[in-house]
Amino acid sequence: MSSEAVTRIHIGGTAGTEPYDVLVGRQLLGELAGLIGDRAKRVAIVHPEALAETGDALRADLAEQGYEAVAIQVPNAEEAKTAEVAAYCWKALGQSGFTRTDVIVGVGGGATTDLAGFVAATWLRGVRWIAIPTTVLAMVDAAVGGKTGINTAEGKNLVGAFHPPAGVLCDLAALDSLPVNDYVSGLAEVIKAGFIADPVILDLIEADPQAARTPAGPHTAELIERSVRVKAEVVSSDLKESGLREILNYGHTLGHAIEKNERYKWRHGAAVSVGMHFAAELGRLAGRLDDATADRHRTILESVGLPLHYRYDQWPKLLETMKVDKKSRGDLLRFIVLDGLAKPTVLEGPDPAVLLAAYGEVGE
Ligand SMILES: NC(=O)c1ccc[n+]([C@@H]2O[C@H](COP(=O)([O-])OP(=O)(O)OC[C@H]3O[C@@H](n4cnc5c(N)ncnc54)[C@H](O)[C@@H]3O)[C@@H](O)[C@H]2O)c1
Ligand SMILES: O=C(O)C(=O)C[C@@H](O)[C@H](O)[C@H](O)COP(=O)(O)O
Ligand SMILES: [Zn+2]
Repeated sequence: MSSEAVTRIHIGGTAGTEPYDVLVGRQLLGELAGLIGDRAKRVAIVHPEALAETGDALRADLAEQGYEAVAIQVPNAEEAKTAEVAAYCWKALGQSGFTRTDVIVGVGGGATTDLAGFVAATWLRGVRWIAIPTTVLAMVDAAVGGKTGINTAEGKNLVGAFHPPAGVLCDLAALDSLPVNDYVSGLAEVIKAGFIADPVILDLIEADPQAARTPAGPHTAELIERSVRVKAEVVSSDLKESGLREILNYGHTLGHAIEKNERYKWRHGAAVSVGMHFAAELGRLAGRLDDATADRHRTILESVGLPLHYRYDQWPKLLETMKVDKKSRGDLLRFIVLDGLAKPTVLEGPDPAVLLAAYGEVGE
């Protein structure tokens, strides 16, 4: 797979939604006007503070092409995923006379694309939107699949909608300006895709974990493409998470509880890394997962610099939060665990003693 070629990954339309493509490559902005289409008069570019220049350059470019283009700057990271910031975006759309044929473009990391997609889902009960993800995590996961949303004080992504984009442009050049911690955070979702479906991803990272930490690594494009393909296959058959899609939540039950406990100051990928370590120990202690695959979680996550541990004394609070995870049904706690490499399954109502023992491996 060449890092210079443009790869097109198709996402099938399900549940009455339109199909779309995820493009991975470089210099993809020429594709944007075609995705916006000629029915749109106005385009709103939602971007984080960190990408102020990119947002303004896009606005100027689209204005030159004849659109009424407005840039909406939102805070960096999770601070953008709030009801207040969504209301700020609605106000900007209202003031620019945004109609049902107009288009929102979300440019940024997963927090920005989650917000932009949510604003698109809710404005006039749904307008088209396009994702231009600029982090590893947003390229491989957040911008693909149509889950959009915001956080509340009570939990992660508690308010949202399934609203797929009209297209996703993953321009690898964007990754050059990403701080290393944010780059590595995205590797958690890449590694997740490896454990649940595509172990070649794990082999590529293990071959040179240091190289995997930078966009200049030899396998960057392949790691991103393979991870997108895993997500594409799942969301093409189960957009609304009625079954199969739950496997994409591997490591997220504890991960989301940690994010809430840290008031959303931790990066999502870091929390998911600890969550995958926990899920591996849970799988092992529940008699599902072999020791070698469970141990492999520790070694690969640690090798790229992702965290494995969290505060032991926080367990009671984390457990309370996990009880209202979106996968829970009534009082039944449900976790994604592995029956083996690339064999994800659901573990329902685990024995509380097993849960505590698994956390015993994670807590410090
Ligand atoms: N919708 C989904 O299916 C889905 C899937 C996975 C994760 N998510 C969500 O994605 C979010 C995490 O996304 P993330 O890891 O991309 O973090 P992020 O969006 O918080 O971005 C991390 C930081 O990098 C900055 N940034 C983004 N692109 C940059 C670039 N190219 N150069 C320099 N700085 C840049 C951002 O402004 C931010 O400060 C979480 O809210 C998570 O819940 C959603
Ligand atoms: O796309 C999905 O489905 C996922 O679960 C992917 C996750 O990586 C992502 O963090 C997602 O936002 C979690 O969804 P949630 O429904 O648990 O909030
Ligand atoms: Zn995630």
